[in-house]
Amino acid sequence: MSKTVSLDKSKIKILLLEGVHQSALDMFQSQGYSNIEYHKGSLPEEQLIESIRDAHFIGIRSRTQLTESVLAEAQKLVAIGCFCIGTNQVDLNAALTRGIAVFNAPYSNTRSVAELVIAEIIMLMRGIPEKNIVCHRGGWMKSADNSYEIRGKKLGIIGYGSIGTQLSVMAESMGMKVYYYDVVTKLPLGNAQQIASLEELLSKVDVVSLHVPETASTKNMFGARELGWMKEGSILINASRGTVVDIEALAENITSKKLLGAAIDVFPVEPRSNKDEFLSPLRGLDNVILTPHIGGSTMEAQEMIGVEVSEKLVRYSDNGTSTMSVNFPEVALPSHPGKHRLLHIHKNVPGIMSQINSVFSENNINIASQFLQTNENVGYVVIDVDAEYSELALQKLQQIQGTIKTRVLF
Ligand SMILES: NC(=O)c1ccc[n+]([C@@H]2O[C@H](COP(=O)([O-])OP(=O)(O)OC[C@H]3O[C@@H](n4cnc5c(N)ncnc54)[C@H](O)[C@@H]3O)[C@@H](O)[C@H]2O)c1
Ligand SMILES: O=C(O)CC[C@@H](O)C(=O)O
Repeated sequence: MSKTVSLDKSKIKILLLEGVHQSALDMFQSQGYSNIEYHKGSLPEEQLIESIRDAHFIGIRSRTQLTESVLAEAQKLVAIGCFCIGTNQVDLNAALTRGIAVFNAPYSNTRSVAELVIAEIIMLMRGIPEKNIVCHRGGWMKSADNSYEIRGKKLGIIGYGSIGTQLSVMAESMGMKVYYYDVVTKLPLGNAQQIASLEELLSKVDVVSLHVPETASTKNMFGARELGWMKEGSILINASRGTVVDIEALAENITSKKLLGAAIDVFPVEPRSNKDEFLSPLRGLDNVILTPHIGGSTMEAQEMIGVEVSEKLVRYSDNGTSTMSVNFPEVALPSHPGKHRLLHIHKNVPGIMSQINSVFSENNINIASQFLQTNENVGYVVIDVDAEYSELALQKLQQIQGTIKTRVLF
């Protein structure tokens, strides 16, 4: 049962993992949040459970898995901040049904990923990874064999969202002809062209770049069959999620020289920290660029993400605004000077709103403002009242069947 007093900020525990940027710490501290537990890496599950038990907010990147069983231990958790774009590492539904809002930074590292992909296309089309290694070993591989300009070449983008479209514009400005495949009909930017079938796209283009999220439909979407559809001598780039590509099948296609090269930033299993060994069948293969999931890791992006996500968490903590949440009913709230704000998260079942409103009519409590938003499963109602009534109202609200979580702000 929640307390009927607004929690003192110094008692609100914020758990930050995976070395989120200093800008996030600065933001929390500037807003009066001093109880911050900070870790540079992700935590093993047992330690994660220990630390999340008394946390009110958690900030993670892509490595920490917030599964149903971990969230079941997080009884005090109010919100999760994913300091990245992807939210596949969080069981969003398990969070929702526990009244935990999830936020991310949907655009802050988009440009960083697109820039890296452009660089990789050029490097791979010139065979630079191999030539670089040869030079470092004292050799000399001066040759134009298998070296091409990107001008006039065909780029196939799979997933024409924020990153895919950014890449499309940049590639076209460098003279590439862009085609894309997406499950949704998308407005083509510039002269790009949507292709209805994945097979047709793959058989047409010189470079394939994947920019889909990790979902049930994208897990293992790129295996031996899809690699087989690609042109001889083409290139594959994956900076989306490691589960999207069958790495063993890719290694075979590189070894057999069917593909000219690949750049892979994300892997089915990634080391938990920089101290752990990276294991992959792609290690040691010619003309393969391997990067440690750093597509979005630039100083600019990480700083922006730190500010963006911490601001969303602070706003939700301080005033209840949930806009831009990825799993939660979105409510934009004004400030509430002189009033106490009651936040009630409940199962979206028939009759619950009338029970909530009865609390106020039956107890003669005037509602200064009321805001409501629901999604299929959960409702989020915010009610501002005079200070002297908030304790009674909150106690009554907590007794309503279907209540998931309550808070009071003042
Ligand atoms: N390597 C990195 O460091 C890094 C950085 C940022 C994002 N990412 C990954 O990139 C992904 C894409 O980011 P975004 O911001 O462009 O996302 P987005 O949601 O804007 O775009 C994703 C696109 O993929 C499409 N899509 C979904 N399922 C598909 C399918 N089965 N086949 C074809 N298209 C499909 C969607 O319709 C959408 O247009 C993120 O979800 C994240 O996992 C990786
Ligand atoms: O910073 C990370 O760990 C993840 C980066 C990227 O994959 C994202 O989803 O934004």
